[in-house]
Amino acid sequence: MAIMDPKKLVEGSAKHPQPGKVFQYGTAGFRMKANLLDSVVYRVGLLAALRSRKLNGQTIGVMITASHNPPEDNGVKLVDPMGEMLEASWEAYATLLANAATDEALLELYKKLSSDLKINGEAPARVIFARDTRASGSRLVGCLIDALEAAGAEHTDFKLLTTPQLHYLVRCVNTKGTQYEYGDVSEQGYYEKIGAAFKRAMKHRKSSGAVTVDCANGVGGPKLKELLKYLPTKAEGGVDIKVINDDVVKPENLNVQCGADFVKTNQRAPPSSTTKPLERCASLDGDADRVVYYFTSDENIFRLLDGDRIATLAASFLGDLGRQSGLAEHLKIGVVQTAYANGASTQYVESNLKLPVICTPTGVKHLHHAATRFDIGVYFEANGHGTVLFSPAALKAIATHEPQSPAQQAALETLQALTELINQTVGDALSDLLLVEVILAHKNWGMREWLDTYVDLPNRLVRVEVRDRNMFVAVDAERRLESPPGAQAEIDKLVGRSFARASGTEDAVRVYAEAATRGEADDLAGKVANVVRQFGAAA
Ligand SMILES: CC(=O)N[C@H]1[C@@H](OP(=O)(O)O)O[C@H](CO)[C@@H](O)[C@@H]1O
Ligand SMILES: [Mg+2]
Repeated sequence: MAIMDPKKLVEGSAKHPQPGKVFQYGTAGFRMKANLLDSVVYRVGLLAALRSRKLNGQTIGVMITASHNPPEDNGVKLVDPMGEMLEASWEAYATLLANAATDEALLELYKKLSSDLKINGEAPARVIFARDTRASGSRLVGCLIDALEAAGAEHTDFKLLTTPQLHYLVRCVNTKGTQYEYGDVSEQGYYEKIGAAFKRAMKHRKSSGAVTVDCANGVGGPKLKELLKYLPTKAEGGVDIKVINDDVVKPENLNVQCGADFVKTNQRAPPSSTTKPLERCASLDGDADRVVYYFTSDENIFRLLDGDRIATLAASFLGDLGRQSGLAEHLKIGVVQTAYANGASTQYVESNLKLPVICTPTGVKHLHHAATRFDIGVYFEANGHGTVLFSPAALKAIATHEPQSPAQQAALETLQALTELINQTVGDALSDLLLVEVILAHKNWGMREWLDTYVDLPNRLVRVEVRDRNMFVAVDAERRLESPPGAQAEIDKLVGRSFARASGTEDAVRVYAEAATRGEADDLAGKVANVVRQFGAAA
């Protein structure tokens, strides 16, 4: 078994020197201008090897992507053995390694971490990795491989993948040959699994019309087109999926005037969109872990159906299936949101669907964790990142239940198909897209019916730049400011729901406001932003 080679580690590090910057592993791993990232990726590679050794050779994933960020950015993050985000306590080690000032200091830190964490240096280390379509991706893969070689880690390059595909593969590798086997360890295995599940979920159903999918000119484009080969055709009763913005030959077009983040942030369709009123549209982000839906109404008004809408749609459908299959008692469903979820969606889940809602801090790792508390945990961020988790007990109940009638049988089959269709490791735009399509087909709904389930409260999101965003410390799932002292009392004097929190990904404080009318929401956001400016300016 290979072990770390100190000489190689130092030489490799010298090829990718620390540029004299301070880095931090945040909500989305490390993310920045790609030309600053070489040393960071090298060091993340070392950490991946350490983490794998710590877990006795379980495979760790490394994804090189900057998601919805501009084409010149890139990023890197680690995936834990079951396909989850890196365990929080290890984020700090990633930060330490990234900031080691010299090649020798890096070697010393590697050794220190290895001994502090009681890592067996002779244990096997296994890492798999992939990247999105950014021009800088292949260079950064080179930095990663240098680190894995120096650390003596076995490694496999899965080339271009969506982020959720890599998460899927990590779980597949680590569950192979166990009773929890998640799927075949190949990109094709991913398509086969999802394709078969989709077919099963659509049995006896007809899709409700075409959907045009904007792929942000990112990796989701080619991967969705590949997935289509495994889905029933339109003639076979499948969904008519039109793929647009799938140009990955020119990576400079990535996320430019298109994609889920553009649509959500600007509350408008990509300018290139040519769809007609009421036509169903969806946008993925650059690494295909987010999806939002939208359409223009008869009155030519843009209507967004974001993560909150996907969550409410999924929760409502799963609730129906639980009742229809006779499993309701074994399938306690819950919804997990952040404070950015529209208040009307929360109200709809609690009052109409009569399901519990948990609010967590921003960042999918928090939502994911909270969702595991339910038999079926539906979690989505408003921006379209989310999934549905089935607990082991729920999976067992769904797999073994004896249906008492043909109606129960049909609902059970659909539930079984959904457990396979929905990516259990992380929010997955391709899987979520098909989930929405299945639900709309079952409910025989178009966009209008989906939208009409409830009316969103007018809201406003504002970004405020302050001297030091770390002054703003939020508590209670980020709904209240604990610091600076006195700021929350000022916000409490205003009418409507509003909160301010420091962004985890940008150097700014975000203010969210929601009120009965558009004007009141704008007014509230403006006033809270002023409170933030006032307290943020203080020494
Ligand atoms: C309001 C908002 O959309 N915040 C985003 C954004 O976090 P901030 O901490 O707000 O910058 O990026 C995160 C990572 O992609 C994502 O999880 C989150 O939803
Ligand atoms: Mg993304």
